[in-house]
Amino acid sequence: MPDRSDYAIQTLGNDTYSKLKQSRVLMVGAGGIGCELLKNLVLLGLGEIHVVDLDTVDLSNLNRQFLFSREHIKQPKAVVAAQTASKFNPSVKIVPHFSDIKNTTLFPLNWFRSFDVVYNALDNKDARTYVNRMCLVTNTPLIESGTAGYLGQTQVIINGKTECYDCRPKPTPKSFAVCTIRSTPSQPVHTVVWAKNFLYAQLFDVSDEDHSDVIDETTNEENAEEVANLNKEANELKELHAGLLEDDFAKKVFEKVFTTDIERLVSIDSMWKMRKPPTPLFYDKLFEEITKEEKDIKSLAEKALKADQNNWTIAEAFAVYKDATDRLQKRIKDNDGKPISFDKDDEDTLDFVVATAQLRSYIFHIQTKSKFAFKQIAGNIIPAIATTNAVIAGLSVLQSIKIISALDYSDRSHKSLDVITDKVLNGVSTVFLSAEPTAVFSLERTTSPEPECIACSVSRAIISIDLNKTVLRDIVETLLDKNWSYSPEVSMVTSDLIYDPDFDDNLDRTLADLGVKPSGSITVMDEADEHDDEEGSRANVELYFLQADDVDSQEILKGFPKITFHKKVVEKEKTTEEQVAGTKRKLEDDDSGNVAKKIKSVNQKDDGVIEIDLSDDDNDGIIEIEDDEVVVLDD
Ligand SMILES: Nc1ncnc2c1ncn2[C@@H]1O[C@H](COP(=O)(O)OP(=O)(O)OP(=O)(O)O)[C@@H](O)[C@H]1O
Ligand SMILES: [Zn+2]
Repeated sequence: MPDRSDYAIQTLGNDTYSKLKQSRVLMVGAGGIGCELLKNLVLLGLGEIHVVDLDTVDLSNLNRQFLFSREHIKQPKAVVAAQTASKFNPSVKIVPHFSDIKNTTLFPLNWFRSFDVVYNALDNKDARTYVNRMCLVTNTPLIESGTAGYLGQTQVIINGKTECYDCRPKPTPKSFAVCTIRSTPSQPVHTVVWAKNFLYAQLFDVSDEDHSDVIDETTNEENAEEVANLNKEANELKELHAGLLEDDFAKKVFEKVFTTDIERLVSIDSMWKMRKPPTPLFYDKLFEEITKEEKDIKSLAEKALKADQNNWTIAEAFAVYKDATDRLQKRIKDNDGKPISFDKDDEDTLDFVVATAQLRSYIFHIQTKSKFAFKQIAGNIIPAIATTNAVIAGLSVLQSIKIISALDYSDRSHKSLDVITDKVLNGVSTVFLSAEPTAVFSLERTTSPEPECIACSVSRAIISIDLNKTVLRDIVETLLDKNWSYSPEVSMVTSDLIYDPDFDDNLDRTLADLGVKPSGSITVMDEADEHDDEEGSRANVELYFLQADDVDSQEILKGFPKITFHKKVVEKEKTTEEQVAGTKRKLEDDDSGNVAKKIKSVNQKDDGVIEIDLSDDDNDGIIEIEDDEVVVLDD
């Protein structure tokens, strides 16, 4: 009887297939790409697959994350994905982990080191950067992938051989000038940023004080007054927040932000010479109008919420505002005043943000949008396309087969990447998927690490010693000075500075006492210009530590092999072309809210301003790139 592996063996050959069967791989993220990827890996017949995801199944996942169904809502994604996928091929061992990948207690360095390949199926920059670094530290090949709408890409990352996730700068999240948000909103997105990052954050999520990531609060002469005003208004909101549990809370907030603040703005004549002044709204008047028509607020709100594809009238937006505020108030009251963070999938928070953004749109004569459309903006949602995820997951697996077939499985503890030769690398490419009819796929050869990359430019070592017995002096004198011929001119940091030539107080403290945990690291920064026969400063070295009991730590440090020290790169100014190339290449995908856009054309004008024509018409505008920051100027 034919075996299920026959076809795979025929296509891949015995050698590769047997390596796949022995492989131990890690998949981070069990969402849209993750579900597709896990299915592929299981059907391929890999040996052992670890799946990490920190989230639970949400109703909105079910349209594309096909390993989940209705009965799994609220259950850990990693666990359910493992259960469902193991039925496809019971011979594969799947180990789920319901946790954040950044948890170093659950996932220490030697755990990362135990995998042959890691697959990223994540949705945010932070976790991607972390896994990228762990893979560089532990010499583990990483297959990095991402999708946004119809766009997608997959990339093979090999420490020291290819560029890494951080080699090319990612586009800076789009931020908005404070005056646009506070005083002169002109697009629906401006009212949403105000409603979500300013109003909502100040009223219900006081823990979330930092709205600076989207509202650009850098002060200069022109906006100093605006920033001061914004802060003053925020303080007034804080005072209102103190009355959060009182009955007239909704009325007081409304009268401040939609009446008094607007009247104050209108009174600044100079602002409205070229623009139509905003129109304040009045709580009592609206309340009276609605109730006079014999409608109660709650049923009007319910009616509006059912019609989430329609633009609400002022009265409907008012009713939803009142209703959502009541709901949030009640939840906070029931929860001993615990703040509630905004989440696009939390209807109470979403309704408040949509209603207040709608009301502000009416006030500033901006075209209003439906709840559905506002939700996309507030959650920075680009529709996820199941097929894009499937194609990218398929390509990721194809790339990884080439890497696995080159790995040396005779000595898996050694983890040398020397076997990934140029010949192997020539066979893999970074693949881009686009919606262009002429070039659905485009391939790019892997390139060498970028010498200035913050992740690639450092050298690293993993040292197993007894953290409770080794003192900082052992590192400075035995490892750095005697063994690696550093001069005394070094600084060392963990999350704090622990040593520099003028600060030697910690020399006799143990590493454990200095807060270095197993899998933790110390960064060594060279301040000298030369070493023995080397010229120039060495680039930073990250020393990672694993706890080893009963070892002679001194002996280990004395004999620890000399690593390859990179040279410190003197920062060179990037040409605008390089910046544009960096900007153009990567998909934006991070959680701080970017929308992937395709660039139609790039034009540099005489004054250095670069005009980028984006395929998304709503967002056409002038983008100026200065100091690596992308600034979107008004259309
Ligand atoms: N630090 C992390 N550790 C573990 N898993 C993570 C981490 N960050 C993100 N993830 C997981 O990565 C997956 C990414 O999947 P996907 O892009 O499909 O997002 P989603 O949250 O499932 O869907 P959507 O954002 O579209 O509602 C999610 O399941 C998310 O929980
Ligand atoms: Zn890099």
